[in-house]
Amino acid sequence: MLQELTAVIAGLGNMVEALEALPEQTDSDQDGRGLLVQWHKLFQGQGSQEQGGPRPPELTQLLAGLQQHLARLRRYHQQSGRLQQVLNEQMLQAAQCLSRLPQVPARLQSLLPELETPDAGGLHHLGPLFECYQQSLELAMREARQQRQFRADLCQRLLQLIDELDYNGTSGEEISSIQQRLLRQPENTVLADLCLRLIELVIEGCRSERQHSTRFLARLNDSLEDMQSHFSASVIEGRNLASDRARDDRSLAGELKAMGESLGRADNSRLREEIAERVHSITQLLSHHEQLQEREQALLQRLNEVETRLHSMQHEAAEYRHRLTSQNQKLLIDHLTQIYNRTALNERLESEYRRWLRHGDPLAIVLLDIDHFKDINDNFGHLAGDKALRVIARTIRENLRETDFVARFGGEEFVVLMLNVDPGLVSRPLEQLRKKIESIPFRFKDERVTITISIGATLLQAGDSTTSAMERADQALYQAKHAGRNRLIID
Ligand SMILES: Nc1nc2c(ncn2[C@@H]2O[C@H](COP(=O)(O)OP(=O)(O)OP(=O)(O)O)[C@@H](O)[C@H]2O)c(=O)[nH]1
Repeated sequence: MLQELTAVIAGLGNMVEALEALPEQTDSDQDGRGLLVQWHKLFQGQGSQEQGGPRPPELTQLLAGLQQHLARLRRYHQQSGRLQQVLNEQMLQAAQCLSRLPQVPARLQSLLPELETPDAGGLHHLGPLFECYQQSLELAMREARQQRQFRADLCQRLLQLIDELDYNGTSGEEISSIQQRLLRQPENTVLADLCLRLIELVIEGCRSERQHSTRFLARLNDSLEDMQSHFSASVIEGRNLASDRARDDRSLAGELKAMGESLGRADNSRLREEIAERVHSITQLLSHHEQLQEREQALLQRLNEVETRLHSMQHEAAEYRHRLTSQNQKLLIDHLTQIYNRTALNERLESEYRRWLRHGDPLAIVLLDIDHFKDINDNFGHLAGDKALRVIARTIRENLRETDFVARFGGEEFVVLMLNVDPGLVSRPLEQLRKKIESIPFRFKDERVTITISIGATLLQAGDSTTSAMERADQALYQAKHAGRNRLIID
């Protein structure tokens, strides 16, 4: 797909260059009275210094439109390139995981050709999914007492992955039903089967995304081909017109100059004859000029058609950009809560850490974990649990500074990066947030429910790495839980 987009951009680039090579419009042509103005100047003996033929305003507008369009397509091209790079790396991981499987089942085997052209969104989920699938097969070989915890961890991991999937329609419904079943921690064989079904759904999603992109590029190419042929004909016609008009202008100038000279000689009867001859030539030139104007009209009409095509291409390209942006977003946004996900957190933590090393502005890492969340799921169902997660994520987002970074770390745990905080005042907004969440009037199955969170926070200190700082925040959270929950501990 990237190659096709490269060809589209090259085609547009050629058109823009051809347009730029066309002669500039002279001031006197702007109101369509160029010839009359030239006559006037010549008659007064000034002569015309202006060079080149006309470039109608429509053509100038078209050039600007094409240039804008080209710049935009180049930007999409770059975005696609970046996206593809990420996907390719993830595909490599997926392939490695796959090679570790004891044997590749037939159902999976039939899907493998899909992985050979990793250019659609969604494939990045396959690596972790394959890993889970491999682990679900391993489960069968473990001892019964190990199995329970291992299965719970695996279900949790799969649930996190599902949060990152953003599918609509029937696939979306099937994914939520798989989510419900995972929350109940199914038997080993069912777990492997659910995992395999998720892999199929992701690959099906990629297939439809790929088809959509191919259709878009085919339409874009058709439009471009159409425009190219219209445009070439217009450019040739424009050049012919320009040279015809230049020739007419030269003849008119000659006629008018000769009239001026005759007037200077001022022999009356001879003069009348000469003027009659010149007027005849000028009349002929004028009628030729009218024909040129008609051709010019036709050219303008063709250019208008090209412009209309350009607009429709612009529209299609905007739709494509929208898809690309939302694919990029999907990689970083948690589907359930619509705040940043763990991938986004890892990226941001790295960049904020580097900034902290360079400038030393105080940076706090905060872990927030909902207390006894399992009870909410068990007593009121997982949909109630999901709703609580959404409300709490929104509350965290809305009650901290706009510049603070809020992400769902997984399950019922959130991470906040507080940038440029006053070290003495870290606890104030976090205490306020804790109380705010405690006061949310949740109501499930007609029962008023209070939900609380425990918070562990730390400020980056000299000698810290991201891992050591995260571990300290985790320790603080652990202490908050052990000290009775619903509290903040800053280490
Ligand atoms: N509804 C819902 N539940 C989830 C989701 N992700 C994880 N969970 C549940 O969150 C619960 C987390 O439970 P625990 O890790 O035992 O923690 P807890 O019950 O909050 O207890 P403490 O943290 O010790 O206060 C598990 O029951 C998970 O199934 C999700 O996306 N939606």
